[in-house]
Amino acid sequence: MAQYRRVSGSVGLITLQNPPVNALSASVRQGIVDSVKRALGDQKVKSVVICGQNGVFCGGADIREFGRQMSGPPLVPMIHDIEAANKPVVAAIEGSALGGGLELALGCHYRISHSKAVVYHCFIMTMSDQAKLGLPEVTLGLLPAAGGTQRLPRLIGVPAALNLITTGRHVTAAEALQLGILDHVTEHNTVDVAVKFALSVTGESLDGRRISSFSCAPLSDLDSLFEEAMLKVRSAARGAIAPVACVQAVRAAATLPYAQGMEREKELMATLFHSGQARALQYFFFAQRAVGRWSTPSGARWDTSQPRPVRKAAVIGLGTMGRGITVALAQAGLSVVAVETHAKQLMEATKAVPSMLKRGAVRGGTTIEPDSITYSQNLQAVADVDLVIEAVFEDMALKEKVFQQLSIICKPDTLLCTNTSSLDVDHLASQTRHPELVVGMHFFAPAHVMKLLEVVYGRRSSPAAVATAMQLGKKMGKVSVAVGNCRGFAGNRMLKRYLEQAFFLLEEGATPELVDRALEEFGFPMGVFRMSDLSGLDVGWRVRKADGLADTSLTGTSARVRQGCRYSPLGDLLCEHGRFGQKTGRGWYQYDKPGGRVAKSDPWLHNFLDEYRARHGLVPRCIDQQEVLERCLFVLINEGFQILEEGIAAGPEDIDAIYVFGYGWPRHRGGPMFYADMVGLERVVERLERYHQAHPDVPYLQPSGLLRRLVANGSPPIHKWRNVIKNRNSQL
Ligand SMILES: C/C=C(\C)C(=O)SCCNC(=O)CCNC(=O)[C@H](O)C(C)(C)COP(=O)(O)OP(=O)(O)OC[C@H]1O[C@@H](n2cnc3c(N)ncnc32)[C@H](O)[C@@H]1OP(=O)(O)O
Repeated sequence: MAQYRRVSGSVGLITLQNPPVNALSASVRQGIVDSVKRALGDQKVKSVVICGQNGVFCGGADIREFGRQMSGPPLVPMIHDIEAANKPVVAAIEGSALGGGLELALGCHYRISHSKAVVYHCFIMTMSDQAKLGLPEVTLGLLPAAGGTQRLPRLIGVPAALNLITTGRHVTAAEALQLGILDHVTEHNTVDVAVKFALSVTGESLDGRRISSFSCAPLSDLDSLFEEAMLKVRSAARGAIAPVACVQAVRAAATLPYAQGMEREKELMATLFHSGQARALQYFFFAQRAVGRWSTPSGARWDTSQPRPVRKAAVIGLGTMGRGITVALAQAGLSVVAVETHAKQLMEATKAVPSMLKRGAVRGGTTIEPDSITYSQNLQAVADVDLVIEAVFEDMALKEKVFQQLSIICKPDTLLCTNTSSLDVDHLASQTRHPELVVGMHFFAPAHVMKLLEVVYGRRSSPAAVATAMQLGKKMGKVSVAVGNCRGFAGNRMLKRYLEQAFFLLEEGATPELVDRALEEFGFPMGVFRMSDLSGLDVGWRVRKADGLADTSLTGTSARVRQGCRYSPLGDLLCEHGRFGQKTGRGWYQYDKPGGRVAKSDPWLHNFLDEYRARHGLVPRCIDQQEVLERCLFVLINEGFQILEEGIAAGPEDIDAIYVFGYGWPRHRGGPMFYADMVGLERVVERLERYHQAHPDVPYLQPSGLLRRLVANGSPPIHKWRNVIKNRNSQL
């Protein structure tokens, strides 16, 4: 699938044709090989241009082919033959040139791309509508193994190539020009410009145009440069192996002749290609796209539901969450009414929000319309908005009142959303005149930074309301995941089980340090206790108090039992000691001052745990990292299966996206449900059963019905789980 034709008399034009992104599938590669052969064999053709159909050069290798038997011509010799051609070959890059797409362009003798300068503001100019280039293979657990690790450093130097290859970041055409990846950018039709350019270089020597013949620009202290790069990559990678292999491959470019460098690239790729991490990352690539194709048990779907236009939105409550949401809405180009009834809080927000916007603009190289936000102390200011996001204090009585008022003040078709993290969306909907227009939009702190948005549909939410919230989330740059209404929705409901197990492990003899180390070595950016100190122990305490759980006056066996199940009051006790975490300088760890960031082991806490265990007759035992991981993660996974069983999440991809984007689950492990698939469902069942036997007072250690059914069905791979879930639901 590559079209070949002769244009302007002597230019062979090769157009990649594989919608939507012209990925280099076997047939595209065959098409390129055949077309190049034709162009080079045609005496009338003096130069060649390679471009992509529909304004996209090429999104790289076809990722769907990776798990299968490879067929068709391989990329490396194909690109080698292009570079070795005796007629100039020009890459005309529109849209994207990523991965193998950029490697193909690096094999060409010239690269021209599209870039359009747009002046938004008298002082700041931003570039938009321009091509994106990059080598994102590392994000798929791979390295650019079609010569990318060897050609890019030779073209732009080792430091810049290391940065691009180890992060996988995409650069704009403007930056690519600056870096030296591109020879030329144009605001006009890229293919037309490339054809004219190809005509102009006809017959010129290609000696200085073949990147593989370049040497890397010499650097004074190569060893320390690579040592530093390796340290940086290892600390950011959280156990991911591909970034490390990328550094090793670039080192080969800097120290070896091209042919040997290519051998090293191949060798390193061989270790990555079949790794579990590559499988996980490639699964996750498709999973994060699959969540956009949402559905609900009532039959509403992404492709049959029409979102409503949202131009003006309101945020109610300008605490930390409300401010972040206001910033995210403004950054998405909406006009925002920001309401806060407390004068002091409003005053603070009017200062904080613009400075958050300014910082975001500097980071993203964009500008914000300064008057896109209006502030008010009066709820009446939301009368004409299309959508409201309520972000007041997490208190049902207060939220009920806000929804009752909004229902009167707003236009009848205004969508009313709540940012509650666990309260009942159906109940809030029942406070309004149009419950079908109520959904949850559960943002994660900081709301203008975190990628995850849980869109919570209630029993009566209309398909249009869900579609609107999903689309708005996407416009705000979020990964929006549709989930049903239940306590804690998907993410926090699973988290609750994970936290409880961590507390139980402390009771049984573990320390916060041991538990956190196991989780951090697994790949979480922070263990559960360090995370709890960061977010504040008082948050959960308030919820447990409201639920009547946090009663520390209970003694004897009843101190550690609630509703017939095991309960640990450890978090409640710490809060009673005023240990709320970083904000008070004491929590599960100690900090040098309130607000301090560096967690240090705290002898007080260890004594406290010893006394607590003695008081409750708990004999501490040795707990290893494996038990920490199995207890904390398998119970979270089990709850995930329960959530799938109940239809709260439509598929495992939804849960995995929630955990990677909202809870720091390491992406190279694919998400909790993918991890269960990797570990083996039978093993997960066996371990859960074992732990349940040891702890019969923890009922949710029993494997969920769906998990058992999947095992009974021969443990199908994750992409087939939906069939088992569907069969079950169709029997109901
Ligand atoms: C060795 C390895 C080598 C040589 C490689 O090249 S590995 C591949 C490296 N390339 C990438 O990682 C690029 C992946 N794609 C993207 O980043 C984006 O798709 C895009 C920037 C190219 C376009 O973005 P956008 O316009 O938002 O479109 P989507 O991301 O939604 O994609 C549309 C559908 O195309 C599927 N897709 C995209 N890229 C590939 C690919 N390289 N191989 C196979 N399929 C691809 C994507 O999954 C979407 O389909 P659905 O999942 O929605 O069905």
